Amino acid sequence: MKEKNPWHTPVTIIITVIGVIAIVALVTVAVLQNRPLTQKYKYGIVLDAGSSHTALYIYQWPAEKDNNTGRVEQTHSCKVKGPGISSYASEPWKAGESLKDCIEDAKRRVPEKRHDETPLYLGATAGMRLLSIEDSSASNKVFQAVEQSLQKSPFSFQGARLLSGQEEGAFGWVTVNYLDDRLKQGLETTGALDLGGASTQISFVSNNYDGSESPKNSVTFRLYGNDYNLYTNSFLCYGKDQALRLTLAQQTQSGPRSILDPCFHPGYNETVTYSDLYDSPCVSDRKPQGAPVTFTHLGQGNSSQCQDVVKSIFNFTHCRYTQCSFNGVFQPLLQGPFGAFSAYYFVMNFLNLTDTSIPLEVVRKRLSIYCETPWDQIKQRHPDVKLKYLAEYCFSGTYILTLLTKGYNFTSESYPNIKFIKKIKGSDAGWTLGYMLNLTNMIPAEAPDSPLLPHSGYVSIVTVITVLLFVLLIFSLRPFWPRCSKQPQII
Ligand SMILES: O=P(O)(O)OP(=O)(O)OP(=O)(O)OC[C@H]1O[C@@H](n2cnc3c(O)ncnc32)[C@H](O)[C@@H]1O
Repeated sequence: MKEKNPWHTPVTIIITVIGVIAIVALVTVAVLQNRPLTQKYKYGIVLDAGSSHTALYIYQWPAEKDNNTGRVEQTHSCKVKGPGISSYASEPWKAGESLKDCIEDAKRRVPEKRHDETPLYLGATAGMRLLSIEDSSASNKVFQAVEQSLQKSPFSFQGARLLSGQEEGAFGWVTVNYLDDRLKQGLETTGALDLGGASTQISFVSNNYDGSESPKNSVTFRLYGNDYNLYTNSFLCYGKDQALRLTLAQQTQSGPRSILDPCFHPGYNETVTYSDLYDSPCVSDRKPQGAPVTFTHLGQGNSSQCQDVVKSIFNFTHCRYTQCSFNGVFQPLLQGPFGAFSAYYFVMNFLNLTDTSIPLEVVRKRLSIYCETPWDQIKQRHPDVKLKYLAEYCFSGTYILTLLTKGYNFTSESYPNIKFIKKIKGSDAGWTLGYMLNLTNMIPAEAPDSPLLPHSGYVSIVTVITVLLFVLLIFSLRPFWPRCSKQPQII
């Protein structure tokens, strides 16, 4: 004889089955409807045609979010072999040829089915700015050659153009603040310090700058619903390579056969051709008359004299504004944190001086000890470093400290606000990302509406409410529940 379970009645079985099916169906629909789609990416490529070299950057972002919220990140970079495109002025076709290896590399990195929809941009900076000043027809030919070469790529080529110094500065600032997530969240922004080979840029937001004084330094943005009034200035000829020319020109005004350069290590000895040194619009008008063909460039390794000669390339005498940096250029009071990238990073990283909590005086002392080290010892210590870079680190370090403190007015107190950076969250700091974000309208002017809850939160809430409703339903059907009789049923 078996005892009959009161729950095994047809009504309770049907209710339970329907309830379970309803819960499973509801949760399945909630999960499927709102599940993130399998991640597909879109791509963008930017070629940075700098004065010293060209680099290609590949960016990717989630395909379904390209118009506002998707995070853009750098997935790959390729360094073009050889010098910058402006060096091909006499053989422009070689400028186009030089890009081919990196384009082939990009073809392998970007999925083939995305090639034709992937925008490809080339932006040229200070090297081409100088070439266009020197010889605009040669600069046009170089642009034509790179355009012809890039048009043959399978990507959607959007043109090659010369960026103004202002654009270079402003897009560098956008990159740094985008990668730091400061724009979306409306946080205090980070200033951008970019040291290239031929120009240098400073860009920051300052409370005492509204653009009315020196409007040519003002760039306004509305990003994610916030207005920014950015101060930016680009100093052509004050990139690291051209600044070195300026100091050498300063030391060779009388057309000597040799110079004892305090910014090079004792024992350094190189022959320099006058025509090479003065072959740049930054110094060409100062070429000494009647100079010999070459001069001997000898190192002396004297830090304080190096500081003096570097200081002499800045003009601090005239300023028609309330305040200036140098060469009569307006600059508002420095404000907030700064990210210093490109050559700022390469040089300070080599010199082991990226830690800005080290007092400026100590930084200067360490640099002076480095500058006084004989050239032979330096070469022995760094057998793998490119000789040109190695020979110039003493000059470059001194130039960076002079530019920051004498040029831009950083003090012992504000120097720790600078962070020497190469990458932020895997993407290189530089103007290229900001340029692409702007051209693809990827930073909206207004803050996008975001869903109240993340997907996982939504699914959890739907599940909990469904289970509660089911329990409620079961209880509301209480009158129909089978009653247990005191006497066990006998079957
Ligand atoms: O912005 P412009 O002025 O056109 O110049 P660029 O684009 O060529 O400038 P980069 O930021 O690529 O490089 C800045 C400078 O740093 C130099 N440089 C690159 N790598 C370096 C390294 O490892 N050590 C020292 N200097 C380096 C390079 O030769 C340039 O003079």
